[in-house]
Amino acid sequence: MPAHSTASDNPLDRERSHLASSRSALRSMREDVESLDIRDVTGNWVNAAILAREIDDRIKALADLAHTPLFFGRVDFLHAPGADLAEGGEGERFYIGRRHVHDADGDPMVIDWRAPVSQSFYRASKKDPMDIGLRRRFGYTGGELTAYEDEHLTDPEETTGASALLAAEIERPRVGPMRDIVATIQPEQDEIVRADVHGTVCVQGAPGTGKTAVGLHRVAYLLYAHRERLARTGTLVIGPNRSFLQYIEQVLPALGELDVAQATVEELVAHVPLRGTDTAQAARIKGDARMAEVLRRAVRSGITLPTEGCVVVRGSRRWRVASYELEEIVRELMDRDIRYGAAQAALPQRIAHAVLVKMEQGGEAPDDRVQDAVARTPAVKATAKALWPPVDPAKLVLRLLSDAEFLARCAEGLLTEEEQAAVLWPKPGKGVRTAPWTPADAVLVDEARDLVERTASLGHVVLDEAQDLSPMQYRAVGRRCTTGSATVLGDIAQGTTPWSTDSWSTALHHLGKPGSRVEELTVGFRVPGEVIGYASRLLPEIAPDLAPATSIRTASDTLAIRRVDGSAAPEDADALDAASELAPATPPALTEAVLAAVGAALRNEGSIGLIAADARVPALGAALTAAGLPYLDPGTETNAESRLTLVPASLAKGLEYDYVVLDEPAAIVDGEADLRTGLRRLYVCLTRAVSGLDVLHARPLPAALG
Ligand SMILES: Nc1ncnc2c1ncn2[C@@H]1O[C@H](COP(=O)(O)OP(=O)(O)OP(=O)(O)O)[C@@H](O)[C@H]1O
Repeated sequence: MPAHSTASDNPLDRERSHLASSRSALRSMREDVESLDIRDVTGNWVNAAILAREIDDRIKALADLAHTPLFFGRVDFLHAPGADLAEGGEGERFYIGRRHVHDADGDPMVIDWRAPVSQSFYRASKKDPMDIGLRRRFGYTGGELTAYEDEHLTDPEETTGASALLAAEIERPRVGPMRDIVATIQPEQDEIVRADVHGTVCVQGAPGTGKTAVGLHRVAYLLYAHRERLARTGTLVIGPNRSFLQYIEQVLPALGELDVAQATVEELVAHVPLRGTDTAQAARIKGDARMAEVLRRAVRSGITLPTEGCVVVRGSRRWRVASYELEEIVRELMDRDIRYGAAQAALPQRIAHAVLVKMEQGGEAPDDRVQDAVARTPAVKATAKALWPPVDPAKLVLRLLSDAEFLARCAEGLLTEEEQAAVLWPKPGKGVRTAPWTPADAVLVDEARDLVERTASLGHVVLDEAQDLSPMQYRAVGRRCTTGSATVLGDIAQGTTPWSTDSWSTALHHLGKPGSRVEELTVGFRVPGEVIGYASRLLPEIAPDLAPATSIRTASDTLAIRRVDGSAAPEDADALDAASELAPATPPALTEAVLAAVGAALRNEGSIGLIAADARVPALGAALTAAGLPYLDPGTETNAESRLTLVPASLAKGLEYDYVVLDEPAAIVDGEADLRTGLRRLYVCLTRAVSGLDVLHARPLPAALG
């Protein structure tokens, strides 16, 4: 593309003119697709319908979204890429954007951010300029190109500080769902986004280092680089709960990817209706990897060695497979590494084959059809069923959790008596539909199902907030990507389940991807330096091996910690639940101060999160309503009119707000079963704010924060 193509000397004008011509080229591309006449090329209506849908999708993909910049960057190569940096090679200029746009001659006007040539836009540095003379980033205001920022990577004189456009992008007030970060992916993030599809990558990263953003962009990248393969095998993003998934669900569609499934782990294993809850101890044992062996034994517990032979009558002759021969067949199937159900299906054929051999020895010449017919005879079917009975996974787990004697047999040498007692349901389950299934039980059923029949594997799975999974849950996720790969994202310091992982190598082992590479992201984008510094004081107690995150933003006055005095008379007693009745009562002055802080925060632009211990939420909700401050639940998207969300601490993970008002930290810590988990929960809550955090407390703060 020629470097000088317009009359104006003002670079901004020239860039605007390229934007205008790219837009009109995009329009032409769209019109071309719209005018396609498919009548001649489709032989039948099925083809026509499929093609029409594809064309429809393509038209949608080519829509010019007024508020999404068509390109956000530009790179000027010193030489033509691929010309082996030859002396005199002509440099080329590329505009980088969300999608590919070409002109009438097919020459590129905008390059997709995922194309190989775009990689240098993200990765080039002064140290390694990657043959780039100029990198330009564009700033937009309401769809208008209004600014640009240049870096001359090969100019030793030029010094560049932090990018103002990047800071502005991060601080741009947010309402609505999570945004994409294509324009500002950082080099260490890009390494993960573009990592090879065959490898599993695990990312440990402090709050706000972009793990979720990186995981989602990685899916978009992989779909671009391996479209056919992944369209066939499927991709899945797993998040901790529905409100989190709702928050992130727009990112991939905004990047043009509409076909990525999203689910929670609970939804993946939803084979039985959940009716019960476990104690922490029971859940921990049920989530322990030893349960996999307990279940393997349970599934195979019905296999019986024969005591008598099997007799097949064909015409006037009788054929007998002796009991020792049947035993050989059963033992051989038991030793083979195949699913229980596959072996069950193979057994009648094996018995029939033994009959066939005898027929041949007896002078007959049976063919394959005879073997099938023999396999279907009642005698063979009955023998096979007795030796290798069918297993219904849910019924099997129901029995395991209801029948102490059966559990003892399967768990011998694996679980102690005390552990077995903890695992059993208080009352035996009567039927699959009515049993007191807990979330951890559903994972067991999933494991049992997989022992019977192999779970289908996807091409790629992104597992977010992975630190909270139990070993059995890792296994459930792992079997959904046995033939594919995974991106595992998490933060050990944010683990808040009784079974949360302390080591990524253990987690990867349970996932079935041992030895995968573990990367660490340490630069925080969300949380201002002052705030992350304060929250990091908890790290020695909650994750001593982790280094504190740094922040790319160092603004001051982002953190306020205020003690509220007041009499400890309980407020609205109806709103207090049993747990909080045991805790010190909350002075009304605290609630008043919180309402005032929320009111002040609302005077800023952007979203506001009021985060509080779950037990405090009803009282605070009532107080907000009484004060005429409408609020949303975390699962509901904020908008320009409703910018305030009341967030129970248990749902804060993964979410973020421009301004956070944090109510009574001590109550958040008390809401968890033990101090370390409580402090971890508080760490999550302290790290949700982009522009300002206001902490209000009446009770003493945890020692590290005091
Ligand atoms: N390169 C980037 N450019 C601009 N914004 C970024 C970049 N990386 C991350 N962000 C922003 O920082 C915020 C935090 O990112 P994200 O939620 O992905 O972090 P996280 O590591 O998953 O955090 P948590 O551990 O709290 O779940 C988001 O608003 C995201 O858009």
